[in-house]
Amino acid sequence: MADRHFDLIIIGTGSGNSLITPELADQDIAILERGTFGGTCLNVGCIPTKMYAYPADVITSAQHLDRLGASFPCDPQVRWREIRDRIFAGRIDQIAAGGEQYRRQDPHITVFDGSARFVGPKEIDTGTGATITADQIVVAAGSRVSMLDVDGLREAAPSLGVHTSDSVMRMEELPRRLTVVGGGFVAAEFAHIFDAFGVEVTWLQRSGSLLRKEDDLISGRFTELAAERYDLRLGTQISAAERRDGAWHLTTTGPSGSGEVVADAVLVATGRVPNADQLGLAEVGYRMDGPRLWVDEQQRTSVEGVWALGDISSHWQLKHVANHEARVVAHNLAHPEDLRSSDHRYVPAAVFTHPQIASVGLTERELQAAGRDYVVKVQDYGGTAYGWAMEDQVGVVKLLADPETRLLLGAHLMGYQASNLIQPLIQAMSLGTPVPEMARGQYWIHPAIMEVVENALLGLEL
Ligand SMILES: Cc1cc2nc3c(=O)[nH]c(=O)nc-3n(C[C@H](O)[C@H](O)[C@H](O)COP(=O)(O)OP(=O)(O)OC[C@H]3O[C@@H](n4cnc5c(N)ncnc54)[C@H](O)[C@@H]3O)c2cc1C
Ligand SMILES: NC(=O)c1ccc[n+]([C@@H]2O[C@H](COP(=O)([O-])OP(=O)(O)OC[C@H]3O[C@@H](n4cnc5c(N)ncnc54)[C@H](O)[C@@H]3O)[C@@H](O)[C@H]2O)c1
Repeated sequence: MADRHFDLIIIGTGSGNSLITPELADQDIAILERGTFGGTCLNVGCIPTKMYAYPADVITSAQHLDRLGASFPCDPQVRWREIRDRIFAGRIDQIAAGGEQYRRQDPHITVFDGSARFVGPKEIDTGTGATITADQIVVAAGSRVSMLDVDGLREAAPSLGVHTSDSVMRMEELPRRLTVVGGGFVAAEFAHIFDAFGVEVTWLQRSGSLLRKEDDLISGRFTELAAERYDLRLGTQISAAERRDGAWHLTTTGPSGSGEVVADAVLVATGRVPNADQLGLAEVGYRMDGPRLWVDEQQRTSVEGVWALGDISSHWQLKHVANHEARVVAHNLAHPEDLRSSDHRYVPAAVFTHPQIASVGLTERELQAAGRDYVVKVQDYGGTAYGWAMEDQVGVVKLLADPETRLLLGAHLMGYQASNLIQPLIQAMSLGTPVPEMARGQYWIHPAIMEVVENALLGLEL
């Protein structure tokens, strides 16, 4: 017998916290949170990483000034603690605390600060001594960092210099030497940040290229640039790790046999696993989708009245996807007679590394594997007037389109402001605008860098 029944239980205060729209505000609601209010994006994810990436971008841009006939004659002096405290004490921590206080003072809301676990399909042990039930439950419990199967690196140990994205942004001091492990989004953003801040970065990737899920052109060009900038070791894995004389001695196996990397700190960035296992969902009969909680298009789980959203049930692991799904769930909770579906047709992503990378839709590799007909255009930033102003040598836009429908199938960008330049392409795909209409149905400001997108569209032979 449960201790208390609610109208609605929300597990997780990341995207789950935004569910309580005015339509639901009068319900008797329980919020369950085992960590910091606001979840991953606010506290240890998207927002603080971009607040570090911005100064790193400014430093990196200044270092490219030489190409333009100017230079700053001194190295950047990075005041790490000042940056860290501006980001966390000055902004993030205040937002998290304010959000928590706002919920706690609401008479309709009860907050349980424990680690929740299902003990029945709709019965939850809150981890605080109370067991609760509800008419409706939303599981928004996110994901966690996955660690390495190597002694010494199985668990994060920030005081010993073993970091994940959860701790690395709050370090007391910048390490002199940092080894970054993994070749995905997190590794690419932090390698850029720490290298720009003057840390010696060694980057270990077990396969032959970085950002492998990107289109091959982007992944290949980014890997080449990274090999020039970092001590990048491809095809390399850590087989043993030992902390000796205040440093990590990492034994590696790679293309030329075994080696050693010595580092003051290690950042493990080898992916994230959904927290579904820790909630005991499979044990009480929920349908799973591999390690994720299964949901249908309306974000319903296999148990009636139980919904899920974000990283726990989505393979995208992106905040804008979690936010979109939260809006769908908020509507569906209040309007059971008019259920909406999530729109996962054209999910974009951007990597805030240097150069920036952004993509939406299918890669050429995926089109080939599916046997689809397509036309392709690769347009360098350097072929446009603003690209000349920048003396740009790396920026590129690759577009893929369907010759029959004349609709875009994929867009893959690397370069200055790629995360913004991609937006009209996302819009065209989402709204079904054919390429010729998009290219010639509007003005493009001359000579803005956006002309690289216009030229790429015009170059598609449709
Ligand atoms: C370093 C980093 C940078 C990122 N940058 C970007 C970016 O630039 N753009 C982007 O789109 N995405 C980015 N992401 C991904 C993005 O942060 C996530 O996709 C998003 O935050 C997921 O939201 P969520 O609500 O599903 O989960 P979360 O925000 O993780 O919320 C889940 C909450 O549930 C709580 N919880 C978990 N288990 C339990 C339990 N058993 N009991 C009670 N509470 C529990 C957790 O403490 C947490 O607060 C980044 C991620 C990382 C790690
Ligand atoms: N800008 C953004 O949108 C952004 C930024 C950061 C993170 N994220 C999200 O967070 C999630 C996690 O990011 P991530 O970079 O940790 O994961 P990821 O899945 O992008 O990359 C993981 C990397 O680790 C490697 N790897 C996995 N297991 C390994 C092992 N045992 N040994 C060595 N290498 C191993 C993989 O080959 C891959 O290169 C991503 O899915 C991403 O969507 C998004």
